[in-house]
Amino acid sequence: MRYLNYIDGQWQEPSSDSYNKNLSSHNGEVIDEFPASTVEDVQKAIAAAKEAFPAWKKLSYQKRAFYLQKAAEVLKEKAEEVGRDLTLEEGKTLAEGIGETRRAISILEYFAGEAMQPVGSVIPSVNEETMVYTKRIPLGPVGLITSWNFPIAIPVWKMAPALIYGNTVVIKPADLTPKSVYHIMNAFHEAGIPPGVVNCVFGPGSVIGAELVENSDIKAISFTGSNQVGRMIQEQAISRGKKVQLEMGGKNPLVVLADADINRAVELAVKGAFMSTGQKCTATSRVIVEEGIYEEFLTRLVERTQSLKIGNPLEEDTFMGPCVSESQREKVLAMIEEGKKEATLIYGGGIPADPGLQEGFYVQPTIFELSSQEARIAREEIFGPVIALLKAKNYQEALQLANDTEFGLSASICTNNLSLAQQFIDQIEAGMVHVNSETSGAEPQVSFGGVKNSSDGPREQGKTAIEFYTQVKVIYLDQH
Ligand SMILES: NC(=O)C1=CN([C@@H]2O[C@H](COP(=O)(O)OP(=O)(O)OC[C@H]3O[C@@H](n4cnc5c(N)ncnc54)[C@H](OP(=O)(O)O)[C@@H]3O)[C@@H](O)[C@H]2O)C=CC1
Ligand SMILES: O=C(O)CCC(=O)C(=O)O
Repeated sequence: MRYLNYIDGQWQEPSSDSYNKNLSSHNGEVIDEFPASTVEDVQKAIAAAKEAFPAWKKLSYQKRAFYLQKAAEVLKEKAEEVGRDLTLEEGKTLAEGIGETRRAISILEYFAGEAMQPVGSVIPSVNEETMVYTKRIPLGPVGLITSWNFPIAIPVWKMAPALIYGNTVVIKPADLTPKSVYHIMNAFHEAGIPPGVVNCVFGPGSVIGAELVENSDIKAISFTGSNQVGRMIQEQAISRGKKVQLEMGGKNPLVVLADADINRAVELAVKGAFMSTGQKCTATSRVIVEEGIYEEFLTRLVERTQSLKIGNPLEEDTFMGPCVSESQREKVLAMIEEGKKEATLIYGGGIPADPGLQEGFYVQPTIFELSSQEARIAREEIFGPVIALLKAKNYQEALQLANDTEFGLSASICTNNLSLAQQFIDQIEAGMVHVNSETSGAEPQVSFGGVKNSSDGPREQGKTAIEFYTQVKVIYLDQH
Protein backbone atom coordinates (compact mmCIF):
# COMPACT_ATOMS: atom_id res chain seq x y z
CA MET A 1 0.00 0.00 0.00
CA ARG A 2 1.13 3.58 -0.71
CA TYR A 3 1.04 6.21 2.03
CA LEU A 4 1.15 9.98 1.50
CA ASN A 5 2.57 13.12 3.08
CA TYR A 6 0.34 14.96 5.55
CA ILE A 7 0.30 18.66 4.62
CA ASP A 8 -2.22 21.34 5.57
CA GLY A 9 -4.69 18.80 6.95
CA GLN A 10 -4.65 16.63 3.82
CA TRP A 11 -2.92 13.47 2.62
CA GLN A 12 -0.92 14.68 -0.37
CA GLU A 13 1.08 12.92 -3.05
CA PRO A 14 4.75 13.89 -3.36
CA SER A 15 5.55 16.20 -6.26
CA SER A 16 8.21 13.70 -7.39
CA ASP A 17 5.57 10.96 -7.79
CA SER A 18 8.29 8.71 -6.44
CA TYR A 19 8.08 6.31 -3.45
CA ASN A 20 10.51 4.42 -1.22
CA LYS A 21 9.92 0.84 -0.11
CA ASN A 22 9.47 0.25 3.61
CA LEU A 23 11.08 -3.12 4.40
CA SER A 24 10.52 -5.71 7.11
CA SER A 25 13.74 -6.07 9.10
CA HIS A 26 12.83 -9.71 9.81
CA ASN A 27 12.85 -10.88 6.18
CA GLY A 28 13.52 -7.89 3.93
CA GLU A 29 10.04 -8.08 2.34
CA VAL A 30 8.31 -4.89 1.23
CA ILE A 31 5.67 -3.86 3.78
CA ASP A 32 4.44 -0.72 2.03
CA GLU A 33 5.65 2.45 0.26
CA PHE A 34 6.22 6.01 1.43
CA PRO A 35 6.86 9.22 -0.51
CA ALA A 36 10.36 10.17 -1.65
CA SER A 37 9.41 13.84 -1.38
CA THR A 38 11.14 16.92 -2.75
CA VAL A 39 12.03 20.39 -1.52
CA GLU A 40 8.80 21.63 -3.09
CA ASP A 41 6.76 19.34 -0.77
CA VAL A 42 8.53 20.44 2.38
CA GLN A 43 8.19 24.08 1.36
CA LYS A 44 4.43 23.53 1.06
CA ALA A 45 4.39 21.99 4.53
CA ILE A 46 6.39 24.90 5.99
CA ALA A 47 4.01 27.40 4.37
CA ALA A 48 1.03 25.54 5.88
CA ALA A 49 2.66 25.54 9.34
CA LYS A 50 3.37 29.28 9.02
CA GLU A 51 -0.22 30.01 8.00
CA ALA A 52 -1.66 27.93 10.86
CA PHE A 53 0.61 29.41 13.55
CA PRO A 54 -1.21 32.65 14.55
CA ALA A 55 -4.56 30.93 15.20
CA TRP A 56 -2.95 27.95 16.98
CA LYS A 57 -0.88 30.27 19.17
CA LYS A 58 -4.04 32.17 20.10
CA LEU A 59 -5.98 29.11 21.28
CA SER A 60 -6.05 28.51 25.02
CA TYR A 61 -3.74 25.83 26.41
CA GLN A 62 -6.80 23.74 27.29
CA LYS A 63 -8.13 23.90 23.73
CA ARG A 64 -4.77 22.79 22.38
CA ALA A 65 -4.65 20.01 25.01
CA PHE A 66 -7.96 18.69 23.70
CA TYR A 67 -6.29 17.62 20.43
CA LEU A 68 -3.41 15.90 22.23
CA GLN A 69 -5.83 14.03 24.45
CA LYS A 70 -7.96 13.02 21.47
CA ALA A 71 -4.92 11.81 19.50
CA ALA A 72 -3.91 9.76 22.56
CA GLU A 73 -7.37 8.16 22.57
CA VAL A 74 -7.13 7.28 18.87
CA LEU A 75 -3.73 5.64 19.42
CA LYS A 76 -5.02 3.81 22.50
CA GLU A 77 -7.72 2.11 20.47
CA LYS A 78 -5.12 0.91 17.95
CA ALA A 79 -2.14 0.32 20.26
CA GLU A 80 -1.72 -3.34 19.29
CA GLU A 81 -1.93 -2.66 15.53
CA VAL A 82 0.44 0.31 15.78
CA GLY A 83 2.90 -1.65 17.95
CA ARG A 84 2.84 -4.49 15.45
CA ASP A 85 3.55 -2.16 12.53
CA LEU A 86 6.41 -0.63 14.52
CA THR A 87 7.88 -4.08 15.18
CA LEU A 88 7.57 -5.05 11.51
CA GLU A 89 9.52 -2.04 10.26
CA GLU A 90 11.98 -1.51 13.12
CA GLY A 91 12.64 -5.03 14.38
CA LYS A 92 12.26 -4.60 18.16
CA THR A 93 10.09 -7.26 19.83
CA LEU A 94 6.31 -6.99 19.81
CA ALA A 95 6.25 -6.34 23.57
CA GLU A 96 8.67 -3.46 23.01
CA GLY A 97 6.71 -2.20 19.97
CA ILE A 98 3.42 -2.12 21.86
CA GLY A 99 5.20 -0.80 24.96
CA GLU A 100 6.66 2.08 22.94
CA THR A 101 3.23 2.89 21.50
CA ARG A 102 1.82 3.04 25.04
CA ARG A 103 4.71 5.29 25.99
CA ALA A 104 3.78 7.66 23.15
CA ILE A 105 0.21 7.72 24.48
CA SER A 106 1.46 8.58 28.00
CA ILE A 107 3.60 11.39 26.58
CA LEU A 108 0.57 12.89 24.81
CA GLU A 109 -1.44 12.62 28.03
CA TYR A 110 1.37 14.13 30.09
CA PHE A 111 1.70 17.18 27.83
CA ALA A 112 -2.09 17.56 27.63
CA GLY A 113 -1.91 17.76 31.44
CA GLU A 114 0.68 20.53 31.21
CA ALA A 115 -2.20 22.76 30.06
CA MET A 116 -3.23 22.90 33.73
CA GLN A 117 0.20 23.92 35.00
CA PRO A 118 1.58 27.43 35.60
CA VAL A 119 3.59 28.78 32.66
CA GLY A 120 5.06 31.92 34.12
CA SER A 121 5.89 33.60 37.38
CA VAL A 122 5.17 36.81 39.26
CA ILE A 123 8.28 38.64 40.46
CA PRO A 124 8.14 41.37 43.12
CA SER A 125 8.90 44.78 41.62
CA VAL A 126 10.83 47.62 43.28
CA ASN A 127 7.80 49.83 42.56
CA GLU A 128 4.65 49.38 44.61
CA GLU A 129 2.42 49.99 41.63
CA THR A 130 4.14 47.77 39.11
CA MET A 131 3.42 44.12 38.60
CA VAL A 132 6.23 42.17 36.97
CA TYR A 133 5.43 38.78 35.52
CA THR A 134 6.53 36.39 32.80
CA LYS A 135 4.74 34.59 30.02
CA ARG A 136 5.91 31.82 27.71
CA ILE A 137 5.74 32.63 23.99
CA PRO A 138 5.83 29.91 21.29
CA LEU A 139 8.57 30.12 18.67
CA GLY A 140 6.54 29.56 15.47
CA PRO A 141 6.79 26.64 13.03
CA VAL A 142 9.37 24.16 14.32
CA GLY A 143 11.21 21.44 12.36
CA LEU A 144 11.56 17.97 13.89
CA ILE A 145 14.08 15.49 12.47
CA THR A 146 13.81 12.08 14.07
CA SER A 147 15.57 8.72 14.19
CA TRP A 148 14.34 5.19 13.46
CA ASN A 149 15.16 3.52 16.77
CA PHE A 150 12.18 4.87 18.75
CA PRO A 151 10.02 5.65 15.74
CA ILE A 152 6.86 6.58 17.64
CA ALA A 153 8.06 7.72 21.08
CA ILE A 154 10.71 10.19 19.90
CA PRO A 155 8.48 11.97 17.33
CA VAL A 156 5.74 12.24 19.96
CA TRP A 157 8.06 13.52 22.66
CA LYS A 158 9.05 16.33 20.31
CA MET A 159 5.57 17.01 18.85
CA ALA A 160 3.55 17.00 22.08
CA PRO A 161 5.49 19.81 23.86
CA ALA A 162 5.88 21.75 20.61
CA LEU A 163 2.09 21.77 20.17
CA ILE A 164 0.93 22.33 23.73
CA TYR A 165 3.13 25.44 24.03
CA GLY A 166 1.61 26.86 20.81
CA ASN A 167 4.07 26.00 18.02
CA THR A 168 3.16 24.41 14.70
CA VAL A 169 5.15 21.45 13.41
CA VAL A 170 6.78 20.01 10.31
CA ILE A 171 8.26 16.58 10.95
CA LYS A 172 10.74 14.63 8.82
CA PRO A 173 10.72 11.05 10.12
CA ALA A 174 13.59 8.61 9.60
CA ASP A 175 13.30 6.97 6.21
CA LEU A 176 13.66 3.48 7.68
CA THR A 177 10.56 3.65 9.89
CA PRO A 178 7.90 5.87 8.29
CA LYS A 179 4.78 3.87 9.23
CA SER A 180 5.05 4.64 12.94
CA VAL A 181 4.91 8.38 12.19
CA TYR A 182 2.07 7.81 9.73
CA HIS A 183 0.07 6.46 12.72
CA ILE A 184 0.79 9.63 14.74
CA MET A 185 -0.34 11.88 11.89
CA ASN A 186 -3.44 9.78 11.41
CA ALA A 187 -4.24 10.10 15.13
CA PHE A 188 -3.98 13.91 14.95
CA HIS A 189 -6.04 13.92 11.75
CA GLU A 190 -8.78 11.83 13.39
CA ALA A 191 -8.57 14.12 16.41
CA GLY A 192 -9.57 16.97 14.07
CA ILE A 193 -6.51 19.14 14.66
CA PRO A 194 -6.76 22.33 12.54
CA PRO A 195 -5.09 22.12 9.08
CA GLY A 196 -1.42 23.10 8.99
CA VAL A 197 -0.77 22.67 12.73
CA VAL A 198 0.98 19.33 12.16
CA ASN A 199 2.62 18.39 8.87
CA CYS A 200 4.73 15.40 7.90
CA VAL A 201 6.96 15.05 4.86
CA PHE A 202 8.57 11.69 4.13
CA GLY A 203 11.81 11.51 2.16
CA PRO A 204 15.59 11.73 2.38
CA GLY A 205 17.17 13.61 5.26
CA SER A 206 19.67 15.26 2.96
CA VAL A 207 16.75 16.90 1.07
CA ILE A 208 13.78 17.27 3.45
CA GLY A 209 15.78 17.64 6.68
CA ALA A 210 18.23 20.02 5.03
CA GLU A 211 15.40 22.32 3.85
CA LEU A 212 13.92 22.42 7.37
CA VAL A 213 17.31 23.53 8.65
CA GLU A 214 17.77 26.16 5.94
CA ASN A 215 14.27 27.61 5.59
CA SER A 216 13.91 30.92 7.42
CA ASP A 217 10.26 30.24 8.34
CA ILE A 218 11.34 27.37 10.60
CA LYS A 219 12.32 28.85 13.95
CA ALA A 220 13.80 25.84 15.74
CA ILE A 221 15.14 22.37 14.99
CA SER A 222 14.91 19.41 17.34
CA PHE A 223 17.02 16.47 16.15
CA THR A 224 17.70 12.90 17.27
CA GLY A 225 20.28 10.83 15.42
CA SER A 226 24.00 10.52 14.81
CA ASN A 227 26.66 12.95 16.05
CA GLN A 228 27.89 13.53 12.55
CA VAL A 229 24.54 14.77 11.21
CA GLY A 230 23.58 16.44 14.51
CA ARG A 231 26.68 18.63 14.66
CA MET A 232 26.34 19.60 10.99
CA ILE A 233 22.71 20.61 11.51
CA GLN A 234 23.63 22.55 14.63
CA GLU A 235 26.21 24.64 12.79
CA GLN A 236 23.86 25.42 9.91
CA ALA A 237 20.81 26.11 12.07
CA ILE A 238 22.68 28.39 14.48
CA SER A 239 24.15 30.39 11.61
CA ARG A 240 20.54 30.98 10.47
CA GLY A 241 19.50 32.16 13.93
CA LYS A 242 17.46 29.08 14.90
CA LYS A 243 17.25 27.37 18.27
CA VAL A 244 18.66 23.83 18.17
CA GLN A 245 18.18 20.78 20.38
CA LEU A 246 20.28 17.66 19.73
CA GLU A 247 20.01 14.13 21.10
CA MET A 248 22.89 12.05 19.79
CA GLY A 249 25.11 9.18 20.82
CA GLY A 250 26.02 7.30 23.96
CA LYS A 251 28.61 4.82 25.20
CA ASN A 252 26.83 4.07 28.42
CA PRO A 253 28.60 2.19 31.22
CA LEU A 254 27.13 -0.28 33.69
CA VAL A 255 29.46 -0.50 36.71
CA VAL A 256 29.16 -3.68 38.77
CA LEU A 257 30.81 -3.54 42.19
CA ALA A 258 31.91 -6.63 44.12
CA ASP A 259 29.04 -6.39 46.62
CA ALA A 260 26.32 -6.26 43.93
CA ASP A 261 23.50 -8.77 43.58
CA ILE A 262 25.17 -10.66 40.74
CA ASN A 263 22.01 -12.13 39.19
CA ARG A 264 20.43 -8.72 39.05
CA ALA A 265 23.60 -7.21 37.58
CA VAL A 266 23.71 -9.86 34.82
CA GLU A 267 20.04 -9.24 34.02
CA LEU A 268 20.61 -5.48 33.81
CA ALA A 269 23.60 -5.98 31.51
CA VAL A 270 21.69 -8.34 29.20
CA LYS A 271 18.57 -6.17 29.02
CA GLY A 272 20.50 -2.92 28.71
CA ALA A 273 22.78 -4.23 25.96
CA PHE A 274 20.57 -6.56 23.94
CA MET A 275 16.97 -5.38 24.14
CA SER A 276 15.95 -3.51 20.97
CA THR A 277 19.06 -5.20 19.49
CA GLY A 278 21.18 -2.59 21.29
CA GLN A 279 19.73 0.15 19.08
CA LYS A 280 19.22 2.71 21.83
CA CYS A 281 21.25 5.79 22.60
CA THR A 282 20.87 4.69 26.24
CA ALA A 283 21.95 1.06 25.61
CA THR A 284 24.58 -0.47 27.89
CA SER A 285 27.65 -0.76 25.73
CA ARG A 286 30.40 -0.99 28.36
CA VAL A 287 30.16 -3.26 31.41
CA ILE A 288 32.84 -2.51 34.01
CA VAL A 289 33.11 -5.17 36.72
CA GLU A 290 35.12 -5.05 39.95
CA GLU A 291 37.74 -7.81 39.98
CA GLY A 292 36.37 -9.67 43.06
CA ILE A 293 33.35 -10.94 41.09
CA TYR A 294 34.63 -10.57 37.55
CA GLU A 295 35.04 -14.28 36.69
CA GLU A 296 31.69 -15.28 38.14
CA PHE A 297 29.96 -12.37 36.42
CA LEU A 298 31.51 -13.32 33.09
CA THR A 299 30.43 -16.96 33.38
CA ARG A 300 26.86 -16.02 34.26
CA LEU A 301 26.68 -13.32 31.59
CA VAL A 302 27.65 -15.84 28.91
CA GLU A 303 25.19 -18.44 30.25
CA ARG A 304 22.35 -15.93 30.27
CA THR A 305 23.21 -14.67 26.77
CA GLN A 306 23.25 -18.27 25.45
CA SER A 307 19.70 -18.71 26.75
CA LEU A 308 18.23 -15.76 24.80
CA LYS A 309 15.94 -16.47 21.88
CA ILE A 310 17.02 -14.49 18.83
CA GLY A 311 14.39 -14.51 16.12
CA ASN A 312 11.22 -13.14 14.59
CA PRO A 313 10.31 -10.18 16.81
CA LEU A 314 6.61 -10.90 16.32
CA GLU A 315 6.93 -14.24 18.15
CA GLU A 316 6.08 -13.91 21.80
CA ASP A 317 9.13 -15.65 23.31
CA THR A 318 11.69 -13.75 21.22
CA PHE A 319 14.10 -11.71 23.32
CA MET A 320 16.00 -9.99 20.51
CA GLY A 321 15.02 -9.29 16.91
CA PRO A 322 17.08 -8.05 13.95
CA CYS A 323 18.88 -4.77 13.27
CA VAL A 324 16.69 -2.20 11.54
CA SER A 325 18.28 -2.50 8.08
CA GLU A 326 20.94 -4.21 6.03
CA SER A 327 23.19 -1.14 6.17
CA GLN A 328 22.81 -0.87 9.95
CA ARG A 329 23.74 -4.55 10.27
CA GLU A 330 26.78 -3.98 8.04
CA LYS A 331 27.91 -1.16 10.36
CA VAL A 332 27.53 -3.38 13.41
CA LEU A 333 29.33 -6.32 11.77
CA ALA A 334 32.17 -4.02 10.69
CA MET A 335 32.62 -2.87 14.28
CA ILE A 336 32.56 -6.49 15.46
CA GLU A 337 35.36 -7.28 12.98
CA GLU A 338 37.33 -4.33 14.40
CA GLY A 339 36.69 -5.76 17.87
CA LYS A 340 38.12 -9.12 16.86
CA LYS A 341 41.42 -7.38 16.05
CA GLU A 342 41.64 -5.41 19.28
CA ALA A 343 39.91 -7.51 21.94
CA THR A 344 39.00 -11.09 22.92
CA LEU A 345 35.73 -12.36 21.51
CA ILE A 346 33.86 -14.25 24.24
CA TYR A 347 30.48 -14.83 22.64
CA GLY A 348 28.67 -14.26 19.32
CA GLY A 349 30.53 -12.20 16.76
CA GLY A 350 28.54 -12.84 13.60
CA ILE A 351 25.22 -13.68 11.99
CA PRO A 352 23.03 -16.35 13.68
CA ALA A 353 23.17 -19.73 11.88
CA ASP A 354 19.39 -20.34 12.04
CA PRO A 355 18.24 -20.86 8.41
CA GLY A 356 14.98 -19.01 9.16
CA LEU A 357 16.86 -15.79 9.89
CA GLN A 358 19.02 -15.47 6.78
CA GLU A 359 16.69 -13.12 4.86
CA GLY A 360 16.52 -10.61 7.73
CA PHE A 361 19.10 -8.29 9.28
CA TYR A 362 20.13 -10.41 12.27
CA VAL A 363 23.33 -10.22 14.33
CA GLN A 364 24.27 -12.40 17.31
CA PRO A 365 24.41 -10.83 20.74
CA THR A 366 28.14 -10.34 21.16
CA ILE A 367 30.50 -10.05 24.13
CA PHE A 368 34.10 -8.87 23.98
CA GLU A 369 36.61 -8.85 26.84
CA LEU A 370 38.97 -5.87 26.85
CA SER A 371 42.07 -5.02 28.82
CA SER A 372 41.90 -1.29 28.07
CA GLN A 373 39.58 1.23 26.49
CA GLU A 374 41.84 2.03 23.54
CA ALA A 375 39.86 -0.26 21.21
CA ARG A 376 37.30 1.36 18.89
CA ILE A 377 34.56 -0.91 20.26
CA ALA A 378 35.11 0.69 23.67
CA ARG A 379 35.13 4.25 22.35
CA GLU A 380 32.63 4.49 19.48
CA GLU A 381 28.88 4.06 19.57
CA ILE A 382 28.08 0.75 17.86
CA PHE A 383 24.27 0.88 18.02
CA GLY A 384 24.08 -2.90 18.02
CA PRO A 385 24.00 -5.81 20.51
CA VAL A 386 27.65 -5.65 21.59
CA ILE A 387 29.09 -5.56 25.12
CA ALA A 388 32.63 -4.37 25.83
CA LEU A 389 33.48 -6.01 29.16
CA LEU A 390 36.21 -4.48 31.33
CA LYS A 391 37.73 -5.40 34.69
CA ALA A 392 38.41 -2.73 37.34
CA LYS A 393 40.52 -3.05 40.50
CA ASN A 394 38.13 -1.04 42.63
CA TYR A 395 35.43 1.66 42.58
CA GLN A 396 37.90 4.43 41.73
CA GLU A 397 39.23 2.63 38.68
CA ALA A 398 35.70 1.69 37.57
CA LEU A 399 34.65 5.34 37.81
CA GLN A 400 37.70 6.50 35.88
CA LEU A 401 36.96 3.99 33.09
CA ALA A 402 33.27 4.92 33.07
CA ASN A 403 34.09 8.61 32.61
CA ASP A 404 36.77 8.00 29.99
CA THR A 405 34.51 8.65 26.99
CA GLU A 406 33.42 11.56 24.83
CA PHE A 407 29.77 10.72 25.63
CA GLY A 408 27.68 11.26 28.75
CA LEU A 409 24.09 10.19 28.26
CA SER A 410 23.27 7.59 30.91
CA ALA A 411 25.18 5.40 33.38
CA SER A 412 24.32 2.76 35.94
CA ILE A 413 25.93 1.26 39.05
CA CYS A 414 25.05 -2.05 40.70
CA THR A 415 25.92 -2.01 44.39
CA ASN A 416 24.40 -2.30 47.83
CA ASN A 417 26.88 0.23 49.21
CA LEU A 418 24.85 3.41 49.61
CA SER A 419 27.92 5.54 50.16
CA LEU A 420 29.55 4.43 46.86
CA ALA A 421 26.22 4.76 45.06
CA GLN A 422 26.02 8.36 46.24
CA GLN A 423 29.61 9.04 45.19
CA PHE A 424 28.82 7.61 41.76
CA ILE A 425 25.75 9.81 41.41
CA ASP A 426 27.96 12.86 42.06
CA GLN A 427 31.08 11.80 40.15
CA ILE A 428 29.79 10.15 36.98
CA GLU A 429 29.68 12.42 33.93
CA ALA A 430 26.21 11.56 32.63
CA GLY A 431 22.86 13.26 32.22
CA MET A 432 20.96 10.30 33.69
CA VAL A 433 22.22 8.00 36.45
CA HIS A 434 20.72 4.68 37.54
CA VAL A 435 21.42 2.76 40.73
CA ASN A 436 20.60 -0.96 40.46
CA SER A 437 18.59 -0.37 37.27
CA GLU A 438 19.46 -0.58 33.58
CA THR A 439 21.02 2.29 31.64
CA SER A 440 18.02 2.48 29.27
CA GLY A 441 14.53 3.72 29.94
CA ALA A 442 12.96 7.10 30.42
CA GLU A 443 9.71 8.19 32.00
CA PRO A 444 7.61 10.75 30.10
CA GLN A 445 7.31 13.19 32.97
CA VAL A 446 11.09 13.30 33.51
CA SER A 447 13.70 15.31 31.59
CA PHE A 448 15.80 13.33 29.12
CA GLY A 449 19.28 14.18 27.88
CA GLY A 450 22.99 13.98 28.45
CA VAL A 451 26.25 15.86 28.83
CA LYS A 452 29.49 15.99 26.81
CA ASN A 453 28.99 14.85 23.20
CA SER A 454 25.61 13.18 23.81
CA SER A 455 23.25 16.14 23.76
CA ASP A 456 23.07 19.85 23.21
CA GLY A 457 20.45 22.47 23.95
CA PRO A 458 17.69 22.31 26.57
CA ARG A 459 16.61 18.87 27.78
CA GLU A 460 13.67 17.08 26.18
CA GLN A 461 10.49 15.90 27.95
CA GLY A 462 9.16 16.61 31.43
CA LYS A 463 9.23 20.09 32.91
CA THR A 464 12.28 21.15 30.86
CA ALA A 465 10.60 20.72 27.45
CA ILE A 466 9.14 24.21 27.80
CA GLU A 467 12.67 25.68 27.76
CA PHE A 468 13.22 24.65 24.17
CA TYR A 469 9.77 25.22 22.72
CA THR A 470 9.15 28.71 24.12
CA GLN A 471 10.78 32.03 24.85
CA VAL A 472 10.23 34.03 28.02
CA LYS A 473 8.44 37.37 27.76
CA VAL A 474 8.72 39.72 30.73
CA ILE A 475 5.86 42.12 31.42
CA TYR A 476 6.05 45.28 33.54
CA LEU A 477 2.41 46.18 34.20
CA ASP A 478 1.95 49.59 35.72
CA GLN A 479 -1.38 50.51 37.20
CA HIS A 480 -1.28 54.13 35.89
N1 LIG B 1 21.36 8.64 19.61
C1 LIG B 1 20.36 8.15 18.95
O1 LIG B 1 19.25 8.10 19.45
C2 LIG B 1 20.58 7.66 17.59
C3 LIG B 1 21.85 7.44 17.11
N2 LIG B 1 22.03 6.96 15.88
C4 LIG B 1 23.41 6.70 15.42
O2 LIG B 1 23.55 7.16 14.11
C5 LIG B 1 24.00 6.12 13.23
C6 LIG B 1 23.37 6.31 11.87
O3 LIG B 1 21.96 6.26 11.95
P1 LIG B 1 21.10 7.16 10.99
O4 LIG B 1 19.67 6.83 11.08
O5 LIG B 1 21.70 7.10 9.63
O6 LIG B 1 21.29 8.59 11.68
P2 LIG B 1 21.28 9.99 10.98
O7 LIG B 1 21.85 10.95 11.94
O8 LIG B 1 21.83 9.90 9.63
O9 LIG B 1 19.70 10.28 10.80
C7 LIG B 1 18.87 10.87 11.78
C8 LIG B 1 17.83 11.73 11.10
O10 LIG B 1 18.47 12.80 10.41
C9 LIG B 1 18.08 12.79 9.02
N3 LIG B 1 19.18 13.32 8.21
C10 LIG B 1 20.18 12.63 7.61
N4 LIG B 1 20.99 13.48 6.94
C11 LIG B 1 20.49 14.72 7.11
C12 LIG B 1 20.88 16.02 6.66
N5 LIG B 1 21.95 16.20 5.89
N6 LIG B 1 20.14 17.09 7.02
C13 LIG B 1 19.06 16.93 7.80
N7 LIG B 1 18.62 15.73 8.24
C14 LIG B 1 19.34 14.63 7.92
C15 LIG B 1 17.75 11.33 8.76
O11 LIG B 1 16.96 11.18 7.61
P3 LIG B 1 17.00 9.78 6.80
O12 LIG B 1 16.39 8.76 7.65
O13 LIG B 1 16.18 10.07 5.60
O14 LIG B 1 18.44 9.50 6.50
C16 LIG B 1 17.02 10.98 10.03
O15 LIG B 1 15.70 11.48 10.00
C17 LIG B 1 23.57 4.85 13.96
O16 LIG B 1 24.37 3.79 13.58
C18 LIG B 1 23.75 5.24 15.39
O17 LIG B 1 25.08 5.06 15.77
C19 LIG B 1 20.97 6.70 15.05
C20 LIG B 1 19.69 6.89 15.47
C21 LIG B 1 19.40 7.37 16.79
O1 LIG C 1 16.08 4.58 26.86
C1 LIG C 1 15.04 4.88 26.30
O2 LIG C 1 13.99 4.30 26.57
C2 LIG C 1 15.03 5.98 25.28
C3 LIG C 1 16.24 5.90 24.41
C4 LIG C 1 16.25 6.86 23.30
O3 LIG C 1 15.60 7.86 23.33
C5 LIG C 1 17.09 6.61 22.12
O4 LIG C 1 17.71 5.55 22.04
O5 LIG C 1 17.12 7.46 21.22
